[in-house]
Amino acid sequence: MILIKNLSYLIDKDLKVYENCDVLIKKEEDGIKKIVGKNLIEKENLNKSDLKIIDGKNKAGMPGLVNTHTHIPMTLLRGIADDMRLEEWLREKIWPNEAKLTKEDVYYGSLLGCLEMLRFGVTIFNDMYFFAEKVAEATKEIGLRGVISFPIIDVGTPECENRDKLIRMAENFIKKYKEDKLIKPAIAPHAPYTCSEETYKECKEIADNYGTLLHTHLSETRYEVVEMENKIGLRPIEYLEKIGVLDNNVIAAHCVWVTKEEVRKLAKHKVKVSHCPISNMKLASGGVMPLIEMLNDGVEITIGTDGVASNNNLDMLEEIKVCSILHKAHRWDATVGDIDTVLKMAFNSDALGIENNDIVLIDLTAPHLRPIHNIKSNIVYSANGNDVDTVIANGEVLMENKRFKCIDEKFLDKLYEKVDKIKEKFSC
Ligand SMILES: CSC[C@H]1O[C@@H](n2cnc3c(O)ncnc32)[C@H](O)[C@@H]1O
Ligand SMILES: [Zn+2]
Repeated sequence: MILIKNLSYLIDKDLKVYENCDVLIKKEEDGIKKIVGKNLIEKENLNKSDLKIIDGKNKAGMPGLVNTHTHIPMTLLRGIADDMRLEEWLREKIWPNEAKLTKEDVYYGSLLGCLEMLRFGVTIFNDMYFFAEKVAEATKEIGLRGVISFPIIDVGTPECENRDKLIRMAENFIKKYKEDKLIKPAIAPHAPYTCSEETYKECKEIADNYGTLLHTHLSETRYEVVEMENKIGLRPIEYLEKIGVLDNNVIAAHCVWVTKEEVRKLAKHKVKVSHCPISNMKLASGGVMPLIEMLNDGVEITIGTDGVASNNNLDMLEEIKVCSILHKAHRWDATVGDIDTVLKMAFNSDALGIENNDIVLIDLTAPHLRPIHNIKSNIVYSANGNDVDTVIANGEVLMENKRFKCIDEKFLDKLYEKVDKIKEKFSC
């Protein structure tokens, strides 16, 4: 059992704030149980020798951050191609370099990405990348929870060039991880411009049969939308609706270039949207995801960093601040993207079908986090990922006082050496 004693502030999933409390975390057969209260040792009659006690003084606790769209192994490509728009970035830089990736590379890139997320308080994520088994392996080693999607592209991936075979591999991947405690397998047709109607329909059938999510990129750039309108007379969301893919098991990343009519379609089919503001701005996807319209129509919106090659980190605290101020600037309205709205989006793991029972502690002993008029304000507008001090995920202490507990820290130097070696094969 873990006891956080004298926690200065606790923000719960419903964004209620408690002050000066203890939090008891128990890992039981049927899940994680949490008790919040004062003097829990006495009240719960706890034996100190059964407890891992964490000092909560000058710390703020909150649920684990949830990154709902990323490509974790792209840590390997950090800084390889900046200041380019999506189409050239993908075709000229990213895909040629990704073609050189081996499954071993993906494993090390995933370890690096999982440690980066853990360092920044992300405990649950939704990923799409080649060699998904390696992403899953690294995730389990670090102890995070993730929806790991097996990706499909019609022309093949570095893992396999044959689309039919990829679809069979995706099904086997789902079967392998279906009962896993930390990994939820899923399927990911990459985007409407890389996957045919047949591919989307087959992926949807697999997602329905196995009860998994279908993760895809959607309406990210104006170019994507215009190209599709020119080719088939439909916009990407209209097209996916027409072929029967839009549904409540779909998680769609980006959804930037979306009309009001399309927002209604997303709401009608209960599609979950992963909003990636930094990636969209950096790749100059143009436009801004219509947050207000989506919220007004009841679309479930979450937040993602996208991959490190377009962000260029996995810092979800940075992402929520940017999300908030982007929408204020865009709408000339300071009330948009308010603190509670962005925090709810960042803690939302329900969209992934995972319960967020994790706790992240922020160290409040830093000049930029004092004084504290409103703890939620300090977290959204003043803090960043480096302020994360301790992470308790799935009932385990994975990081304490900024030190990783899930690995022998001596391994970090080896990991950095490994990724420096992998880096040599890429060309800028
Ligand atoms: C099929 S594995 C994932 C695939 O997606 C590429 N990717 C990364 N970021 C984006 C983005 O913003 N839009 C579209 N595709 C993206 C990644 O490099 C992999 O090739
Ligand atoms: Zn992406």
